[in-house]
Amino acid sequence: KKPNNFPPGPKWFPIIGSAWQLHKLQQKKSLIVKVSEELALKYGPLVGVRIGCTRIVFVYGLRATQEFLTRDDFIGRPDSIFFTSRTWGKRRGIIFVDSEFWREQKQFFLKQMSFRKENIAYSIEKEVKGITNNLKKSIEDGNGEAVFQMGDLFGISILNVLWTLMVGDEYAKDEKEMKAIAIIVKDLFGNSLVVGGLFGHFPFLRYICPNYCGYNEYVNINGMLTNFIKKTVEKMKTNYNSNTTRGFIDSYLHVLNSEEKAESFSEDQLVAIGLDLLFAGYETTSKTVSLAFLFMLLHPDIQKKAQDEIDQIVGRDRLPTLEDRRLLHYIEAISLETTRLFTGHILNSPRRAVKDCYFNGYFIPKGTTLAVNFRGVSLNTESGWEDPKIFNPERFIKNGKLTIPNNYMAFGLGKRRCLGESLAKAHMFLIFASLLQTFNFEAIPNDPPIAEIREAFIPCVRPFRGKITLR
Ligand code: HEM
Repeated sequence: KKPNNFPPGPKWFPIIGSAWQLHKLQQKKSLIVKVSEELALKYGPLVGVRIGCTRIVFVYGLRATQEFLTRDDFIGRPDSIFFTSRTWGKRRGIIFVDSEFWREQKQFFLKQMSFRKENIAYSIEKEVKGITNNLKKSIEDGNGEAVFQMGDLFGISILNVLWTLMVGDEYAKDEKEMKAIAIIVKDLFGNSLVVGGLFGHFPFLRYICPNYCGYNEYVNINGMLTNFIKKTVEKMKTNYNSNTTRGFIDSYLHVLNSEEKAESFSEDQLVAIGLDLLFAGYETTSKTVSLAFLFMLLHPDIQKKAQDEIDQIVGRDRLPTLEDRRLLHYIEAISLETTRLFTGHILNSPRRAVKDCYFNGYFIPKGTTLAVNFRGVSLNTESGWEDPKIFNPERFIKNGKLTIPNNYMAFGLGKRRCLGESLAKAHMFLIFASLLQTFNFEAIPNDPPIAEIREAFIPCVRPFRGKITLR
């Protein structure tokens, strides 16, 4: 039954709730972000629905989103078998846990990231150098030009950086294995729905039709990834040395081997953190980077402006480094603008109300799931963006200086803000700066990329090719 004063929305029917109306709308609008936007236009910034046994509130618009993301009342994560079936029936990892358990684990991870800042910078620089050299070689072999599927250029290097963060630089990475992981993570996204998958809302479906409702595939894909990470942890344990820290796995093993470790630390939890990093860090970063290059193909003037900035500040005699980030404002603005447009196409930040509370005058009972429709924040004039659908890095430059306005929230806000933000931004920066310093990127005549971003769990564009030449 709908609680009194719950946010307005489509009618709730017994058992299915509003699932039928959402399904009908989805047939019309095709995607859940558009469905939720249409509902917001009809009912307001908070829309209350029920899917199966889950009460869900969609949050839309700048003011409501800012309040939602930063209020401690909404700091929990939904608890359904969608989130537990990936980790042996228990809530594990960082993304889908909450309370003290989440706080301890997130804090530990962030501390390790900050200790390992230099190693991370080194590994990003090494990967970007690798891409640059490979491209140079392909251009040489291709008599001065190379044509590439742009989406395939960066994935493995992004995965390598995430993996190096876990295992360290000395650990030999098997390229075949990395490619296999990339495919598994991609499948995982193809199979995921942000607020919890069909079987998450109707748990009994996994007994009746485990294939149809996506349960079997979801559990299998997660199982492949967790097995891979588990095997790696086992391998690293065989030559573990308490005086050496190769990567995050060793830092975590140090804690597991210490007397005074908190209860939230366990080997399962270590594996689940690895799963979260691949899940949250890989497709997001690689899709954003390829989107930025799509914009470079479509806007040669912006590409030229970025190259001029690099020439002026770094020159051509040395490769850019992360130190240059403070001065390359236009490159940084390209990254901000791309992430704004990217997240503008997702429903994200699934949260759970941790106590009964009021939001925008409506009653939100403890346990309700809430999620943000980022279209309402990033792609809306009412949220303060002029021509929001146009790619325009200049919007982040005021009086020649990089300026990040309050309505930019591509990495979330508050305590549950993205844990990989600095890593993703550093990585994106160095890829743009290094590649634009060395190469020109052009659209293929008669086969230009299509700028339409497809909304999905992770937004994407149609695969596109680019012609690459030396500058
Ligand atoms: C362009 C790249 C990325 C974008 C746009 C992005 C965006 C986001 C957003 C919007 C959230 C949700 C915050 C919330 O619930 O309010 C999030 C959470 C998270 N992200 Fe990212 N992210 C990116 C890259 C990464 C990377 C590289 C990593 C890992 C190294 C990562 C790890 C995480 C984790 C673990 C969380 C959950 C944090 C928590 O629940 O406390 N992300 N990210």
